[in-house]
Amino acid sequence: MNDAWWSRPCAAADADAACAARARQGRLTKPPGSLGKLEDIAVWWAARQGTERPGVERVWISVFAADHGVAEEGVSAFPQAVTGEMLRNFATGGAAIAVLARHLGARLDVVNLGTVNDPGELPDVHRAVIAPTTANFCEAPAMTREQLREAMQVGADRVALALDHDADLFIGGEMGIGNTTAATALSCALLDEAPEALAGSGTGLDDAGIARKCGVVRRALARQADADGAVDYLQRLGGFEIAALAGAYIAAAQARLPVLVDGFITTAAALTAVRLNEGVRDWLCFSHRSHERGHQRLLDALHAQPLLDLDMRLGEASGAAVAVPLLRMACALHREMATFEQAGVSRA
Ligand SMILES: O=C(O)c1ccc[n+]([C@@H]2O[C@H](COP(=O)([O-])O)[C@@H](O)[C@H]2O)c1
Ligand SMILES: Cc1cc2nc[nH]c2cc1C
Repeated sequence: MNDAWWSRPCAAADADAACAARARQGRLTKPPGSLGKLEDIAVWWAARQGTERPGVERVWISVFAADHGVAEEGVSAFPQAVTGEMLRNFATGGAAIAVLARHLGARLDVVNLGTVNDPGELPDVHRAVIAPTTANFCEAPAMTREQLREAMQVGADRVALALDHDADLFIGGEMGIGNTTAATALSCALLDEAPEALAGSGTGLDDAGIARKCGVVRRALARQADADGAVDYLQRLGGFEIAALAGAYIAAAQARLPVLVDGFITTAAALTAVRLNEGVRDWLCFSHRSHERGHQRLLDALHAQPLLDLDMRLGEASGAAVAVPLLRMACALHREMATFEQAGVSRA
């Protein structure tokens, strides 16, 4: 599938803008380097926005929800009905990400890709239902190739909408009972890791539950001997929301829209996106280190240093949303601080 849209080249960051921003950091009224990583954040954004003085004003958050056939293996602490129930909670504004989006003044876009306990039409929830659930990937490929294409296209379409709204930043989130098992299986396949290295507690499994989850992932991996690369792994082991996220990340990188990655599941989607199109990596900023066991290994594989480490493991884009004020502060300092010349302050 080398002629697929997701193989098209990604945009290039602007090296001149990065240079200009780095030089400006050296002129601001502070000892050089004293704002630490906040300086790097501002320079990173300058290169992505192609301007010496970047800003992160209009934030777009798409939360993709979908159910997982593998949930029938008893791999989550919560029942599958929660995925559909949470869609209603997103719509009525009580979910964590709804609260955070309100406080950020961010646009929250919720997408139902297929839930067993389907709440039907809801205000402000976009229906892009592919099927009520993926198949149980211990027994069959999670989805068909056509369903994979559809899910990735949904992600790309949400990025197009974000661009129509002049977004400065795209954040993808997910909701799906059982999706840490899918993300673990996909990551094990992509990284050639054993389930024990990556499987964690998800919504709250105890040690016996994690051991069962490892067994489920091992059974699924045993079926993948004839798989052919990241597209195949995504189709066989992924979920509709994970495929939509991968599609969204690629489309954003192709369109010069920077991405803030959330937690474990979204990072598995990000790794898949980078395997499908390596130029995506340049457009990804990583918000936080999830409490989920496998996250650090995924971050290492992507050479990523997340901004925050708060022991969060909620998903929904919540960790990324919490990091937005930090990005805004870094850019505001960079834009608004006085230079030594302007303030009449002596240099070293
Ligand atoms: O983002 C994370 O790092 C994260 C870590 C653990 C769990 N989650 C969320 O919990 C759900 C999946 O957990 P589980 O146990 O059902 O596989 C799903 O809705 C995710 O958004 C999210
Ligand atoms: C209540 C609940 C909310 C969530 N949000 C993301 N994943 C979730 C899982 C559960 C169980």
